[in-house]
Amino acid sequence: MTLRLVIPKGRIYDKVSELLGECGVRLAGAERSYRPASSMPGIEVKLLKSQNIPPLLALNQHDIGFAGYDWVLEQNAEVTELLDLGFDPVRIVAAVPETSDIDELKSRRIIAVSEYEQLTRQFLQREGFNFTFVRSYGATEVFPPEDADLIVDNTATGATLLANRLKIIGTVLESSTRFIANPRALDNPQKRQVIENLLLLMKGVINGRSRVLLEMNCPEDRLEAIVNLLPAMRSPTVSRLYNESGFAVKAAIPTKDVAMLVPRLISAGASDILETPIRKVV
Ligand SMILES: Nc1ncnc2c1ncn2[C@@H]1O[C@H](COP(=O)(O)OP(=O)(O)OP(=O)(O)O)[C@@H](O)[C@H]1O
Ligand SMILES: O=P(O)(O)OC[C@H]1O[C@H](OP(=O)(O)OP(=O)(O)O)[C@H](O)[C@@H]1O
Repeated sequence: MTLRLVIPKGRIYDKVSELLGECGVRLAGAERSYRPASSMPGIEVKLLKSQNIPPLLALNQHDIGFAGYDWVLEQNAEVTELLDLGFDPVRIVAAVPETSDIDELKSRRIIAVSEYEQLTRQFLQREGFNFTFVRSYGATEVFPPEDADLIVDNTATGATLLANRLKIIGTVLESSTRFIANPRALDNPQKRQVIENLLLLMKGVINGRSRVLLEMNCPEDRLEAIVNLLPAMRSPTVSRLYNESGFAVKAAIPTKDVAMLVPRLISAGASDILETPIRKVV
């Protein structure tokens, strides 16, 4: 049994390849062949553009893959989403020149430019625009004002829209990288088993990345107060210190809470606080 895996080339590749590496599937030599060798026997890897991945999975050409949610929806392909990795978050927005007036745009036939034809058509029809659609192939923001009245494109920091003097008039969709499967691969018990194992490990790594392990010591009379402060996944681990009256407390904490929590733990009587990264939470 060979599991056929497709990964987008471009910006998504590095993060996905790092994630797979942490799940034991290390990829090497992708640069120009677009066919990296996989360290895990039975997994064959190929790189394609994000746009082509959902349709090729639906055609049973590949078993599993990764793609931006924007392209999964745009291609309207029959694939099963297994996990939202949360990587590369973007908003797909409709934007017009800073000086444009929406009522004026709605009073005439406009030119709308985008790489996303279906998403744009659906959005503009819903919003009541009369438009002619032109497909772009990158650099969409440079079309207005001469070559477009309105664009639909993705935005992350907003820098490209700003540099081209465009303002957002609506959000079409929020997108991030998804782990997707060909439904026929999931019907094959052998393939399904490997996919489910991979999924479990990926969830473990993603979960682990959002948490750190905090370990600390405290005297017996401060134990209750400290345990009450800890938003642990389950109950924190508490163990008695050797030859001393105090306790050691250990808990997995959301990374975002650490800065706020550490001073409170110290005030509550914690000492010797150690913070360590977590590789996986399974
Ligand atoms: N600035 C960005 N930040 C985060 N994600 C982005 C950004 N631009 C595009 N993406 C996402 O990356 C995926 C692929 O987008 P796109 O087709 O533009 O390829 P790319 O990564 O820019 O590669 P290439 O350089 O080959 O065009 C899409 O799902 C898109 O939402
Ligand atoms: O909001 P920002 O942080 O500025 O990011 C958004 C820009 O990034 C992407 O472009 P990319 O660099 O991939 O070039 P492309 O338009 O040729 O795909 C995207 O198409 C936007 O143009």
